[in-house]
Amino acid sequence: MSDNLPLAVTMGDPAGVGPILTWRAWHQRSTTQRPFFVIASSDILKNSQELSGVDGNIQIIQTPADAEKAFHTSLPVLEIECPDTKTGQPNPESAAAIIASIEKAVEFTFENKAAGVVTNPINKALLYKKGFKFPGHTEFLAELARQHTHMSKAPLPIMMLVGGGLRVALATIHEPLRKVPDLLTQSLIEEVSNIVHAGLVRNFGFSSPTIALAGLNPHAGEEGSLGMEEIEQINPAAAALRQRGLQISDAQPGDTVFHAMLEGQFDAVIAMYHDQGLAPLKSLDMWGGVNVTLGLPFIRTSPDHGTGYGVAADGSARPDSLIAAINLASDMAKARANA
Ligand SMILES: NC(=O)c1ccc[n+]([C@@H]2O[C@H](COP(=O)([O-])OP(=O)(O)OC[C@H]3O[C@@H](n4cnc5c(N)ncnc54)[C@H](O)[C@@H]3O)[C@@H](O)[C@H]2O)c1
Ligand SMILES: N[C@H](C(=O)O)[C@H](O)COP(=O)(O)O
Repeated sequence: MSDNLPLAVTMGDPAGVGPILTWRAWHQRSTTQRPFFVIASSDILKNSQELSGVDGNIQIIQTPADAEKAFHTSLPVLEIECPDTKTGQPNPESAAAIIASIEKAVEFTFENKAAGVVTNPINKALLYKKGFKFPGHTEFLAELARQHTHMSKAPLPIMMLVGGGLRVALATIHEPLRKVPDLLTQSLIEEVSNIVHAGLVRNFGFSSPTIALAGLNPHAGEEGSLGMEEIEQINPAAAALRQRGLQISDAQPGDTVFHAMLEGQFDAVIAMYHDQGLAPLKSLDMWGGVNVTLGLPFIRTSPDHGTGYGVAADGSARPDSLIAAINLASDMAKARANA
């Protein structure tokens, strides 16, 4: 359906790595790749161009349909206004533009003008100062999906990171560790698993993916002596899901389940909390990892690193993860079109 459309790349925090990485990702474009355009202030992009070391022009476009023609000779920019912001020096006044860029990108997917959204990193704490109420992109994008679909409730967005041979989804995302055990109900685990299963089929071309549930406690609870969540919530969820035809394991010890996936035993792991899943993945592949949001009506990917102000300011930021995010979003659009 959306296979010929360009990807919408958001500005992210203009003081962070986003503008430089966007230049570098464009510089490394191939003639066969799906075009992208960036929704950003052209002044910010011009100001970061020297640091990026990329020679080239910006072309201001009025609509995503203009991106394809522009992309091979110039960086296509859909202009939004943003106050002057120096690389490496976060400016809370840029919050409105950061948010507007995300909103516009999502709007284009609903108008069927963009194949998906690729987000540059944001600094959550900076946005909170200006009243942003969402823990991160993931939850904000779910709310935007709700608004566009006129649903009473936002869809449950699932964070999945892809890289280093792993696909790791999270049962809970931006939650304080103290709250996690209470959030891990059987119904949540079933809902998350269903979304991960559907996401793997729809976007990654699996017909019947094999999913591992990580345990919450050491040794997956050691038969209840180190915690009861595996016996009371995780394994009953797995049993119910298997009854409905999913290939999903009981709780696996969190210290070895990622290795088991690397050995080919699973197509994805569902981790119970943020750092259980993200620490192994970022350790294996900080520069090539991609953050994907499953459960939304549109495609969204992102680099797996943050705003990296230091490496933005000294120009050493690596574009690998943004390039991987652009390529993965394009592959996902292709898989959806072929489905
Ligand atoms: N997708 C996102 O929007 C996203 C993801 C993660 C963190 N964040 C935000 O980023 C901010 C900073 O978080 P952090 O310091 O924990 O993580 P970070 O990823 O920005 O930095 C971690 C380390 O990686 C380095 N680094 C980051 N990007 C790099 C790149 N492209 N090339 C080379 N080195 C790079 C940094 O210099 C630092 O040493 C926080 O406000 C956080 O909320 C946003
Ligand atoms: N949890 C992500 C990470 O640590 O990489 C990051 O904060 C991005 O979250 P959003 O995509 O929701 O902004």
